[in-house]
Amino acid sequence: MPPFRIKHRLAAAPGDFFNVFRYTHRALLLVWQTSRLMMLGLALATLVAGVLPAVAAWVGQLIVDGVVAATRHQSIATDTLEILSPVLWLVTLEGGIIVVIALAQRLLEAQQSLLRARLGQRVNMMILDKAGQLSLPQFEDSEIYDQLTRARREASTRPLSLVNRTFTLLQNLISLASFAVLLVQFSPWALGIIAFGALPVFFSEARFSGEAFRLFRWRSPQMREQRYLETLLAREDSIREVKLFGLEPLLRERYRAIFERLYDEERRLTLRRTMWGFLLGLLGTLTFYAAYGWVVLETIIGTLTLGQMTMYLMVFKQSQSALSAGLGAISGMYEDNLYLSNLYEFLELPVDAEYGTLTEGATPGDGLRFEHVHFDYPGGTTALHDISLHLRPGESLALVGENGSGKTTLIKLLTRLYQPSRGRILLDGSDLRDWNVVALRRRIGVIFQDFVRYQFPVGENLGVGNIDAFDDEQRWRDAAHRGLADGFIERLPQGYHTQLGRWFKNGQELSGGQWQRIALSRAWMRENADILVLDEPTAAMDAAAEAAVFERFRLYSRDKTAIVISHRFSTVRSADVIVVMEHGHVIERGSHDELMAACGRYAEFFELQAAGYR
Ligand SMILES: Nc1ncnc2c1ncn2[C@@H]1O[C@H](COP(=O)(O)OP(=O)(O)OP(=O)(O)O)[C@@H](O)[C@H]1O
Repeated sequence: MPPFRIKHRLAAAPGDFFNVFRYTHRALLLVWQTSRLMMLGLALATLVAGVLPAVAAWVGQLIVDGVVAATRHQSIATDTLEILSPVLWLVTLEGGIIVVIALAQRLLEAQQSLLRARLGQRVNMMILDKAGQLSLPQFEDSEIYDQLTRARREASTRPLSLVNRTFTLLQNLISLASFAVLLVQFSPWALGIIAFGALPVFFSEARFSGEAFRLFRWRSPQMREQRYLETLLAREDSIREVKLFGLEPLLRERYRAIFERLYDEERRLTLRRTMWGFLLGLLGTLTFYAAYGWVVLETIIGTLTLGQMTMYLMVFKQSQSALSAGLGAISGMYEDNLYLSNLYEFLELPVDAEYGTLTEGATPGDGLRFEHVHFDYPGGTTALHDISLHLRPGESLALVGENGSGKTTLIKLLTRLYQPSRGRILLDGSDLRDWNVVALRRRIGVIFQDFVRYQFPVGENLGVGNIDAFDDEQRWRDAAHRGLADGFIERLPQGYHTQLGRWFKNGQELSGGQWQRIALSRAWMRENADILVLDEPTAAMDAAAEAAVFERFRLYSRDKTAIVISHRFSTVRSADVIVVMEHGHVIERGSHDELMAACGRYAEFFELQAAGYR
C-alpha cells in the first residue's frame, strides 16, 4: 500500500472559497420550509441577543459615571437616597437586560435543538427518497455508494448548522455594529486594531476546514471498508463463519490498520491546525493588550472618564470576541457548504427517466420475446450474447447452464432491473422500455436466489410479495399454502404473527429450506402476475420437498408463463422448453426428449447427474 500522502490533493484554489457558498440559500430555504415559525423565532432571539450586549455595556458606563458623580456629590449634599436612586435604577435596568439576554439565549438553544431533530429527519428522508430512485447499476457503482454513505453520515446536521452560523454571523454583525458606534467615538483606529487581530485566524481556519473536508471525502472508501469489517465482525449472519474459520484476528487487524492510516492523516492535520490557531490567536491577544494600554493611558491623561474606560475595555473585549465569532461563523459556513455540496451532488444525480407509459401491450397474448439481446455489465463483463427467445402464455421455460452462464442476468433484464445493451425484450408485442414500470412489474412474480430475509413477522414476509395485499391475512394463508409453507408456519408460536430473524425481540430463526418456502410463497402473493420466475427456488430443500413444490407449482401455474432456473435436472425435465446457456450464449434449446435425443451438453449434464443417483 503506498504511503498516505495527500497534501497535493488537499490544496484548493482560492477561487473555490466563495464558489462553495452557493448552497447557503438552498439550505436556508430548506430550514424555512421545515418550520417557518421556528426560523422566525430564531431570527428574533438572535436579534435580541445581538443588540442587548451593547446596550448593557452602555448602561454599565452610565452606572460607573453615576457612581463617580454620586461620590463627589455626597460631600456636599445631604439626601443620599435622592443622589443614589438614578444609579440604582440603572443597576436594575442592567439586571433586566441581562435576564432578557439569558432568556433569548435559552430560547435560541431550545429552538435549535427542535429544529435539528426535524431537519435531520427531513434530510434523511430526502436521501432515502433519492436512494429509492436510483437504478440498480447506480447502486452497484462504488463511487455513488460512497456519495450516499457520505451524505448519510454528515449531511443531515449541516443545514441547521448553516442556519445557526448564519444567525451567529448576523448576531455578531449586529453586536459589532453597535460596538462600532461606541468605539468610533473613542477612535476610528480602534476598529482597525480589532480587525487586524482577528483576520489571520480566520484565514487559517477557513483553509483548514477545506483540508478537513477533502480528507473526509478522500477517505470515504476506507471508511466504508471499515464499516464492512465491522459488519462482518458484529452481525449474526456472518459471525458464524467468521468464528469457524477463525477470521477475527485477521479482520480486526485489517480494521486497526485502516484506522492507523486514517488517524495518521487526521493527527497531522489536527496538529497543524492547532499550532496555527494558537500562533495566530496570539496576535488577537497582543492587539487587545495594546488597545488596553491605550485606553488606560487616555484615562490617566484625563481624555476619558473612569466609566468610559470601563465601557471601552468591555467593548474592546466584546468586539474582539464578536468579530472572531463572526469570522468563525463564516469559516464554519464554508465548511457546512462543503459538506452540503456532497449532499446536493448526491441529490442531483441523474436518475433514469420513467419514460414508459404502457399498461397493456400492442398484441395482448403474444407473451415474451427476447430479440437479439446483448448485455454488458457496467464494469464491462459481457453477460449475454445475442439471445433470442419466444415464450407464449401458459408455456414453461427452464434455464440451465453452468455457474456464471448468464441465467440470472436474463431475469434481471426481463424485470427491467437492467436494460439490454443491444436488442430488445417485448412483452405482449411492446418493448419493455415502453411499459410503465409498475404495470410491468405487476405482471411478474419473481423470486431471486438471494431473496431477502426480512426481519419482520412471517405474514409480512409474505406480504412484501404484493404491496397491495401486504396486510391481507387470507392472502398470506393462500400464498403459504401454494408455497408449501403453511405447515411449519402454523406450528410457529404466534403463527403468521411470529417475528422472524434474530434482530428483534422474540425473533424466531428459520432453516434455509423454510426461508426458501417463505420466499416461494411470496411469489404467489401476486395473484394477477401471469409470468412467474423462480431462480433456484429449491436449492436448500430436500428431494421430497422439491418434488412437492414443483407439483404445486405446475398445478397453480398452468395458465401462466413460468420460468425456472435450476441445477437439478429432475426439476427441469418437465418444462416445455429447456434452454441451455454457456458463457452468455444459448447453446441448445428444446424439450427434454429432444435435447436427450440430440446427445449434446444437456444430455451430458443429465447423464452426469443421473449417474450420481445410481
Ligand atoms: N452485478 C454484476 N456486475 C458485473 N458482473 C456481474 C454482475 N452479476 C453477474 N455478473 C457476471 O455476469 C455473468 C453472468 O452471471 P449470472 O449471475 O447471470 O450467472 P448465472 O448463470 O445466474 O450463475 P449461477 O448459476 O451461479 O447463479 C458472470 O460472469 C458474472 O460474473
